Amino acid sequence: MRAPAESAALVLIVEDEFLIANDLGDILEAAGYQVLGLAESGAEARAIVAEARPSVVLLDIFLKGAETGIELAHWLNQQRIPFVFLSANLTDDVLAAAKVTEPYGFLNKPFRERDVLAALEIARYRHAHSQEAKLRQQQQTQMAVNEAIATLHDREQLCRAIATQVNQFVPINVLNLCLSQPEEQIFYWMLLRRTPQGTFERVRLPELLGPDTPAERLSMLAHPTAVELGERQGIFSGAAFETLSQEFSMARAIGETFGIQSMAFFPVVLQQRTFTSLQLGTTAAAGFTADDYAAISLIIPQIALALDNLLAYEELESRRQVKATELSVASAFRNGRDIAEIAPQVAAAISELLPLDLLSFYRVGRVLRHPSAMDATVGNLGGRFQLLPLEVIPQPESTEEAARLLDGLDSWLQRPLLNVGEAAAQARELNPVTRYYGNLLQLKSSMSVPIRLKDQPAIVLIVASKAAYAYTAKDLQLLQELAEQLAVALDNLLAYERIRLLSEQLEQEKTYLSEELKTSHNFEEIIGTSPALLAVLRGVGQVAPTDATVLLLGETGTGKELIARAVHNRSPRSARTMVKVNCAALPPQLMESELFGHEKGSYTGATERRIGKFELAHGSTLFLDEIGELPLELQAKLLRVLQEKEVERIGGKGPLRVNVRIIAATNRELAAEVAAGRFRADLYYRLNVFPLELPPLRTRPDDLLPLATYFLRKLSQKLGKPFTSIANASLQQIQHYAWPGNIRELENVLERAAILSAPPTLQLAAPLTPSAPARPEVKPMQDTMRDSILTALTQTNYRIRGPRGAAVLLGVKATTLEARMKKLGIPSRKETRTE
Ligand SMILES: Nc1ncnc2c1ncn2[C@@H]1O[C@H](COP(=O)(O)OP(=O)(O)OP(=O)(O)O)[C@@H](O)[C@H]1O
Repeated sequence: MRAPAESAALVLIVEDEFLIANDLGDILEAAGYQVLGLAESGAEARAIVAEARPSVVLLDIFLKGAETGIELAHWLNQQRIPFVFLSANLTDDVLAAAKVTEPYGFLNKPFRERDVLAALEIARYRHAHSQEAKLRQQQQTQMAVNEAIATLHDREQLCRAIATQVNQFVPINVLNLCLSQPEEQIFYWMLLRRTPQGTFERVRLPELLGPDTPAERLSMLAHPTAVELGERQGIFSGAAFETLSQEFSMARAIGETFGIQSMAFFPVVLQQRTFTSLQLGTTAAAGFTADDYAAISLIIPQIALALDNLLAYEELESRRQVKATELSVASAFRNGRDIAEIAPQVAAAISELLPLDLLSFYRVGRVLRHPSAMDATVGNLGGRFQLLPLEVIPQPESTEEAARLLDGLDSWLQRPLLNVGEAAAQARELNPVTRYYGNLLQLKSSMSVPIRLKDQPAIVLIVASKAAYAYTAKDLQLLQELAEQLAVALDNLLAYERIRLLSEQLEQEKTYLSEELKTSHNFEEIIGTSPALLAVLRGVGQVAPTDATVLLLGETGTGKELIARAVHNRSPRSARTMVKVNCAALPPQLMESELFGHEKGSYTGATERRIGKFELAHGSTLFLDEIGELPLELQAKLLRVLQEKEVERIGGKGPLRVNVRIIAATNRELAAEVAAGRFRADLYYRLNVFPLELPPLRTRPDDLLPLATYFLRKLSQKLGKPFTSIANASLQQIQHYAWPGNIRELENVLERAAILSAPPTLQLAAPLTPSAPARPEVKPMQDTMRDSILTALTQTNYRIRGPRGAAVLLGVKATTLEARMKKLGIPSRKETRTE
């Protein structure tokens, strides 16, 4: 009879009588069996089994040595290896003990070849059959487990169901499921413990470790290595559990907190690349057995399936959430007008998806005075996302610090950045902005994504969280996708902002122009025919059509502004209004903003964006009056603008090109100012391209009468008083006065007189005295004398002689005074008004 097995069945013979063993060996080999070995003792048998697993064992019940055949039979049973007892003269006791071991047959010595082979056949058949039954039972169990856990889509719920199922096979006290996806930097664990009621409840880190655990240990626990997670397997009891606890802090914590004595680790292989480990713990002193392990191993594939389903569901769910977030972000953009307005809504939408304590949009190329000048930084204040006020983000202490902060921003433009754990610490080290905000708001993780507009990195979107491992590589990818979606909306927004800026500019221009129209006469009328004035007017005619810078010099009131307007009105720029700035009118910082403009928030008090006069004068003429009064620091800035033909608003995001023609005026001796170091020589030379010197009125007496007549006509109209002439004496005074305030003084004197006089003859109310001499001036002796005599005569009511006469006041004899008056043509009596 030959062995029916296709593959040679391996038989182990355990028999201490060599001759019998040998005989049996011969019989088996002749029948086609392969004899795995002849063992004389239990120990030998175990050693052979450890090398190769026999299909069946022929086992002598009465083994000599430490271990009996029955003892070895128990062990074989545990190993699920079928065996047939070899026996002779069995007592009832031995038979009963042998039966307990569930042998697959008995062979009585001495045996016949036929009986041996038949017993082996039967044993092998029965074993195969019982395996099948077992398999069927296993399949049923697996299906039941599958049903219980496969469709659960909540991590905690699923883990609880797994624990309940496992607990049915093998009682457990804790279950810990760790799952890590190293590529996506995802890691989580879920620890459950059995309650006295037999249910399972979640244990969180603080409960596991106590509140005083150092952060370092927490992070170690939160991030176990791959070995701890996926590669460790088997039962850890006694000394092995001790060793495990030393190497794996989670096991130690579980042991300490819950009195766990033994743990069993099962690697779980999922479809995605993960390190997943199911870890069970028991408080039973005996610990888990090999049978326990085998039983639970059976349902590990079902657990894997359920976890695969869970991950797929989570993936789907997160995609759905991403879509929802994209929609809310898009709607924020549809309704908002600028980034600052939109940012809080964007933050709220993203916080549905990711942990978020700060969100910031940083616009590239902005010149930042301090980091809060980012376009929009939003924080979670009292549960609501709001723009962070300046108190929350104080300014850096020095401009150097601000500059260093700016340096850090550039790294954000290069590529998306994920800063968690080690990387976050490094980022704080390297990037001052991350450090600054990190310290300020206790942020521990951040991500940043550059957004490209028209193929250029234009805006950086930054999110940050106070949690240590808040973001994963997957989250970064998600933020990137979101950022790509934002690009178009941001582009539109910026275009909208540009348009708003332009219309703001137009609005300001309109306001300025209408004020200009109200305050000044646009069409100048220049009176006078004196050669000095005519020379100036010739110059005006020559320079006006060009774009050359004109420098108007002359005492106050000589008509510099009038001439500036004349230049502008005769220039190709005349269609636009000339813009005027009085450089002496404001303190330096306000003057800087007046000239160059400022952005909202660029300095304390800059509550609105303001367009500077340079920008306003784009395409026209800028008249810089009183240029000699401009503070030195602003002179440097002005020079730069004149050279570069570009201005930059205070706190602005970059220079703006301007096309402006400059006319500057001053009543100071600019050359002397340069020599005294009060005016920059380089600026002086840049302005002094085409100088025009306005002559003082006293050097052109010929113009006095025409001017007086011109003003009389204007005043008549203005006051509604029909003056036709000026009293002779008044005329004389006008002609003999030095007019330190020049034409403006003449105009003012006549206006005062016109108010006081009754038409048609205008009468000067009082003798002319210099109201505010522009500068110490040298007058001809004759003039000084005439002025003194007229003043003394006015004060004494034209009394010449006597103690209260003018001669005493002047310190001369009465006769001398009379002779002088005659010579100078001063009348000896006060003119009376002729009506
Ligand atoms: N030739 C002129 N004909 C008519 N009016 C004149 C003439 N020159 C000056 N005026 C008038 O005199 C007044 C003072 O002139 P303007 O303001 O141009 O002087 P200014 O040199 O710019 O003075 P300041 O240096 O004080 O600014 C103005 O009302 C101006 O219209």
